[in-house]
Amino acid sequence: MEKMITGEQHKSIWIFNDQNGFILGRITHIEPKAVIVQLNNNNNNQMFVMPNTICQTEEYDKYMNDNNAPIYFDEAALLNNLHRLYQKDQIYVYIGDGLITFNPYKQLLELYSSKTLKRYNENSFGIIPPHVFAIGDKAYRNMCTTKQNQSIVVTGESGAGKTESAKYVLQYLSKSYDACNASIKGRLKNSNLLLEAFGNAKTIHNNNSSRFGEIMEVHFDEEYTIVGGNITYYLFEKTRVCVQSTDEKNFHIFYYLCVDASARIRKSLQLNSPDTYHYLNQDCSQTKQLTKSYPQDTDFKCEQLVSNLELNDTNGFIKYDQIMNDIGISQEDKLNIYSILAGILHLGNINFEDDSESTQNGCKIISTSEQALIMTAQMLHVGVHDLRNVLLERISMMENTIISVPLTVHEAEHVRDKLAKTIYARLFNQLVVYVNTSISFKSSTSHISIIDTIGFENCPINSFEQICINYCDEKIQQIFNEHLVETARLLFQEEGIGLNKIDYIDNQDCINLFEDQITGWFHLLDEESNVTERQSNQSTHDIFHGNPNHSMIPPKLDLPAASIIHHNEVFVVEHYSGNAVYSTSEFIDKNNDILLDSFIIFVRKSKNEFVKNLFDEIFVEQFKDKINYLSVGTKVRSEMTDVINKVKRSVVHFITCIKPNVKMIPNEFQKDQIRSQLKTLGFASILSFIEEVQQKIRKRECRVRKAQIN
Ligand SMILES: Nc1ncnc2c1ncn2[C@@H]1O[C@H](COP(=O)(O)OP(=O)(O)OP(=O)(O)O)[C@@H](O)[C@H]1O
Repeated sequence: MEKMITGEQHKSIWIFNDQNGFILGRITHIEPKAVIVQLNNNNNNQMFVMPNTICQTEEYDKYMNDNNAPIYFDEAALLNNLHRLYQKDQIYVYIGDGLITFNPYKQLLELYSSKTLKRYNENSFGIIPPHVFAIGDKAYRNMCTTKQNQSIVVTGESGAGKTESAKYVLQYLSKSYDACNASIKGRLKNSNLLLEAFGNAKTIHNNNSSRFGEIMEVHFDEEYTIVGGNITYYLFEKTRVCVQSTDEKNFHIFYYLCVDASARIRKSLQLNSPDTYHYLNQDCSQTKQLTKSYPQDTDFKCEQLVSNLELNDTNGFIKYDQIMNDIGISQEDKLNIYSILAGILHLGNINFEDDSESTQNGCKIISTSEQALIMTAQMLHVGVHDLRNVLLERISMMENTIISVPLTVHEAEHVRDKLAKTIYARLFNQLVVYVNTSISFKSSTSHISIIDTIGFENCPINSFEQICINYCDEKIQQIFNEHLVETARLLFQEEGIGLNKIDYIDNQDCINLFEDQITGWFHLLDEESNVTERQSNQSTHDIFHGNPNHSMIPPKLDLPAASIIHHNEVFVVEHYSGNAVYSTSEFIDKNNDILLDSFIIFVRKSKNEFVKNLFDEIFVEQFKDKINYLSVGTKVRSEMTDVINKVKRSVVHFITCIKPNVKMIPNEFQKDQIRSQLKTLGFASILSFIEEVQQKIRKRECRVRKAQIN
């Protein structure tokens, strides 16, 4: 967009500099092609700048809650405004009709008190300062007046505060509109807490990171009082059960059980310290946690905040045990759940070695793992012999003959981990069933969905899990874009300005790259499931070559020197939020995720009904139906289609969470970190809309004035 320099001399302006972000200065001289600016720094340096690096500012020492209000509204004004608000612990601002939240990294109790909640109850949107409660209130009022379902979509990077925001919306709704049924309020809250214990984990970005996407529906009756809820989830990260990256941990519940369960329970489950389990001690076990417990990518403001954010493994169990009681899980089922968790931990401690007596490169369980084998069998209520067989052999049927093929050490480890992951994922699913039963309702007239999304993930080298997450993120972003266009259209209409072509970052090309019926990545991956990964990777590159939108670019990468990944095993996708490098390693296997028949037979042989029912008939049928079998990629796509359809059928509200670098030296806020998050989240487009509207208004006012003078 063309910059207008209306600045007379001595006017305050922002200039952009790659190193320092936006710096405040004063115009001392305007030349035909450049402007001389004196910087407001200690040395009062002067510099020549090009007009297009200047952002105008008028009242830079004032701040406003509503970002639509400043006279000069550009990136610098926005960032400056956000910075000033943040310094005053004002973590909420509106841009357009959406809410932006900044993680305060500290408890702001008054911000969420009953008094505050009441104020938002009593005032319509926009009358009092921006707040997450106001979004809940807006959705509620909208639902009551339009009788349409509402969706509140919460987006942002990991650790930015999505789950916290979602919880505050839920708190607002349940405290405000649940007068008759106090128990539902408690159950809704407990449902979230319980799923956090089983589905959240410490990552390098967040000590309490949700490892699944969640849609929490809050249902209302014809009087618009809450009657219950329903939770669905997508993309549960089950691989975390077996493998965690450096400085990350397994799901919280494992540590609570090992550290905090009563001595009686731990004895009955034969549990020791987390350090003794392979699935818990890979890099960040309990003992190390005491010194290394805060997110690596965040500089905290002070020591006190570090402790605020620490997750204490030593006071979790009793709380969650009580929540399970409150939700209606019987004592017997609770013990079954603990037994399965212990079984998974013991299973992870089973190790293998080559069997010199095997003629087919088979392996055996090492003698020091025999105890773990016995414990696992005991916890899952299966025979030791059956467990040994399922881990060491692949059984298949061929023309009515049972064939047994011994597994290598690597294959046996793979089977062990797959068994652990599958059982845990089924257990998580069962917990969602419990939770939904506890918040179930007979009938409802409308609902508000709170969608706690999984944000874009970009590691140095990404895997199948990240590509699925990032595909979902693209789909959510597309909804955001569509919403943005609609907002802009209304804004233009309100101002009586003709609608030009709306210029925004359209990510349809990238989505096509995944979804195209013939050349789409999901389809291709399913097609390739019978060929080797190397061939699949080649096909991935073929997509790129045939693809005019260049969303997939060839791998010309500077891979880390120690990387064992070859160039021909990686590809790059240009996401709206940046380029992500993916390694095709294990893509096919992770996409197929076929459960061996022997697994099903094995678990179904358990003498414990709870364990047996984890692999219930519907679930088993899906796996038996080899023809209609859905790959993981196809399931992700269909889950996401459901989410998007739900959102599209409702009125949508956006909450965008930002994670500031809390070092917060002046201007720091305005540097790349926040800029890139805003850009990533699509605000570049909002800014340009608002700027365009304002320019048009200014031009129109000029014309009106001129006409009046004439
Ligand atoms: N409004 C807030 N008030 C106080 N603390 C907050 C707030 N928002 C976020 N935090 C702090 O930041 C942490 C991370 O927030 P949260 O778990 O909501 O992030 P997230 O975006 O959901 O991350 P992920 O995608 O990894 O699940 C919280 O545990 C909390 O300590």
